[in-house]
This record gives sequence, C-alpha cells and structure tokens, in this order.
Amino acid sequence: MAALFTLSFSSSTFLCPGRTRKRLSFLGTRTTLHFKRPLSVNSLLSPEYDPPPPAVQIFWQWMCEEGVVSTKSPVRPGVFREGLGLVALRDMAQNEVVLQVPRRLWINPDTVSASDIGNVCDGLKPWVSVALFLIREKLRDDSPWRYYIDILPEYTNSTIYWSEEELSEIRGTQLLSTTLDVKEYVQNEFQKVEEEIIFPHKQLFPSPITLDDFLWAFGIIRSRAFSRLSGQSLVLIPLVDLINHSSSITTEDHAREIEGAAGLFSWDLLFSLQTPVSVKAGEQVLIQYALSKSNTQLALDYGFIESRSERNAYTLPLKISESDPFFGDKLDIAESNGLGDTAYFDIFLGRPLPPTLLPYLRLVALGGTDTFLLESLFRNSVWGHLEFPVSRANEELMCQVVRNACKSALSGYHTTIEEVLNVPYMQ
Ligand SMILES: C[S@@+](CC[C@H](N)C(=O)[O-])C[C@H]1O[C@@H](n2cnc3c(N)ncnc32)[C@H](O)[C@@H]1O
Repeated sequence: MAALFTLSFSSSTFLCPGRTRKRLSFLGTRTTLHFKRPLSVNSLLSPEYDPPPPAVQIFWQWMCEEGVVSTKSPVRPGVFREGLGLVALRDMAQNEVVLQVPRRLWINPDTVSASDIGNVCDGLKPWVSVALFLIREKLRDDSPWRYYIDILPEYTNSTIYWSEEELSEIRGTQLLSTTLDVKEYVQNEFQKVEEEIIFPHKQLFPSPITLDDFLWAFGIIRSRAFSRLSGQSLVLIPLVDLINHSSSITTEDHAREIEGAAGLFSWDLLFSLQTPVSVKAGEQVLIQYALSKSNTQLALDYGFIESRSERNAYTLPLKISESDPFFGDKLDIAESNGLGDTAYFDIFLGRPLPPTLLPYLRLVALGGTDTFLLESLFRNSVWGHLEFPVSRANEELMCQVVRNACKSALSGYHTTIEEVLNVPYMQ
C-alpha cells in the first residue's frame, strides 16, 4: 500500500523546496472538492486519495518555509472522499505526534487583536471577530495568510449552505428548524457588525462585505476551529485543520498545547496533533471530532452524518410558562437544579431518557393540590420527590404535553409514517 501511494504521487511534490516564495494569486474556489448535495453518509475510512491541487502544494511549501513541516514530516495532504485530508507517509503508532504548529500561525481572537482591525474588534464575540478577520484577509491582495485562505473550501455540505429546494427535502425535521434558526442568528449578527464595525470603519474594510461572506466565515469556523485548548475560546490551526473525522475512533484525545521549538531560533507554544490510533503508511490519519454531537449537530457543523443510531437524537424543548401562577417558584427550583425556564433534552433512540427530563416535566406540569410541593418548606427535597410520580393527574398532564409535542413535530413532515415505511429502502 505504501509503495503504491509513493508511486502514484509525484515524489517531489511535498519535498521542502528552496526559500524562494512565489506570490500567489487567488486560485479560485475548491468546488471540485465540495459538491452541493444532500447529506450522505460517507464511508469513513477512505484509503484511496489523489494528489492535492496546486494551491495545496503552495500552502505546503509555505508551511515548509515557516519550519512547520519538513521532509521528515510523517504526513502530507491528500485528496480523499472527505475533501482534503492528511495521509501517513510511514506507519505511525498510537499517540505519535502528527504535526506541531506554533502559535504565531494560529488564528484566534488574539490574532485579530494584534491585527489592523484589532482596535475595532475588541469586545466582539470571539467568532465574530475571527470571521471578520478571515473575510478581510480573503479580500486583501497582500494577505500574509493568502496561502492558507486559498485552500479553504467555499462551502461544506452543512445545511446552512443548502438551497431552498434542497432544504425542502428535510421539511418537518428538527435539522431544518435548527438550520433556519442558525441562519437567522448569523444574519442578525451580520447586521449588527455591519452597523457597528464595518460601515463606521470603511478605511479598514475597503471592499464590500456581504452576508454570504459572513456565512462562509461562520461555516469555516464551525467546521474547522478547535476549542479545547486551555484558555482558548476558538482557534484555527492551519494544516492541522485538514484532519478528517472517523466514527470508529472513540476518543477525542488528540490535541496538546506544549512549549517547544518553533523555528530555528525561537521558542513558542505549539499546537500538537497526535494520532489517536495507530495508522499504516498510505492510510489517512483521522480523529474523532465530537462524541457527544447528534447527527443534527454534525450535519450543521460539518455537513456529514453517521449511520450509527447513537447519533440520532431529538431535542425536546420544555418551558415553564411565564403565565403559570407558580412561575417564580418553579423557576427557582429548576435553577437550583442546574436548569432554567427553558430546558433542552436530547432524546436518543434506544437510550434511557436524560435523568433530569422527567423531574423537570413533572415540575412544569405541577398544579392543583400538588403545588404544596412548591412551598419553601420542601425547597431542598422537592427535586427528590419529582424523581417519582407525584400524582395521577400530574403524570397524565405530562403525557399529554409530550403527546402534543410529538403530534405537532410530526405534523411538520410532508409525508406520513406509512408513506415513509413504504419507501423501498425502508422495508
Ligand atoms: C476540519 S475540516 C477537514 C478538512 C476538509 N476535508 C477540507 O477539505 O478542508 C472538516 C470538513 O471536512 C469534511 N469531513 C471531515 N470528516 C468527514 C467525514 N468523515 N465524512 C465526510 N466529510 C468529512 C467535512 O466537509 C467537514 O466540514
């Protein structure tokens, strides 16, 4: 396998060249890598790959010149079914270091603060400031980040980029309503940032910035940013962010932040990527993006889903109505148990209900003579009581609430259960 891959690659493609740096023109979009199509469940191990396009080779040269990679690096980029990815050049043991990228090449709110737009971006939400930075660098001819920006996709298969026609295929699903909520959120954030930052500082943003630009940056951050480093809210790590996801990897432990050599004479923080499993030469190095994300979240964030039923969740939102005469007491009890006036419960097929769901539901439905439990005398013990049925009336009301929620959710679909079950592949 390794020999085959070595042969199919131009052997000099990923050798570090001399130090002459070519100024790149913008190489266009990577539409060949990211088709706009409905969600597919991809095979997650993809041994076949193609050599990467010129923009990626130039990006690699830049990484060589920055001292991030060398001829000794154990990986190089390749094109896989998941888009760009990292291929192992030799057998690698579990926990072996794949790449180390120094802090000066990270893009996070600190990078924005230190840039020309730092003064006007301080105080913005971290993702909004990084989004503005990415867009500005993309629009600049002389961006120092040009080689990185050139290899970023124009879009992923995330539902935030689906056309209306494509979205109509998922009518009735929670994925559709969440997608529309997310798009509305991004639009509102864009309007705010336009009024407060972009329009008043035209000299810093000479090229027009559109909602589509902002949605692009949002999608880039959602699909590529790491957020688990100490003290970092979000950070883009060029090159490391070429790593793709595998459902068969069951640990999220693949990143470290360490002090180390960051060039010939410099010392810096390094983002260190380690392979969570052993990999053979010629195979793709993969990680687990997020064990706890449902298929809805995977579809929104990355544009893929998994076939495992453990990822199939329905989020049941419950709310203590403000018109409830006992709103204050109920809210107090919910808050003392880590919940609020609205709570979201992820229900997974074939798994027990979230432990706080039934007590919260009983609390929401509590009324009539059962409200004695809301008295301050019971404040410390009430949650324990709510873990068991309180009364027949309370249980019946809870069931009614859930039945109504299910009916209303199902009524959003344009097909009946019978019609779905009659589709050949469902039989
Ligand atoms: C962190 S980036 C990885 C690099 C990316 N493949 C590229 O071409 O730039 C995450 C994106 O890679 C793709 N991806 C990663 N793992 C995948 C998988 N298992 N199946 C399908 N697409 C995947 C998705 O488009 C996702 O949004």
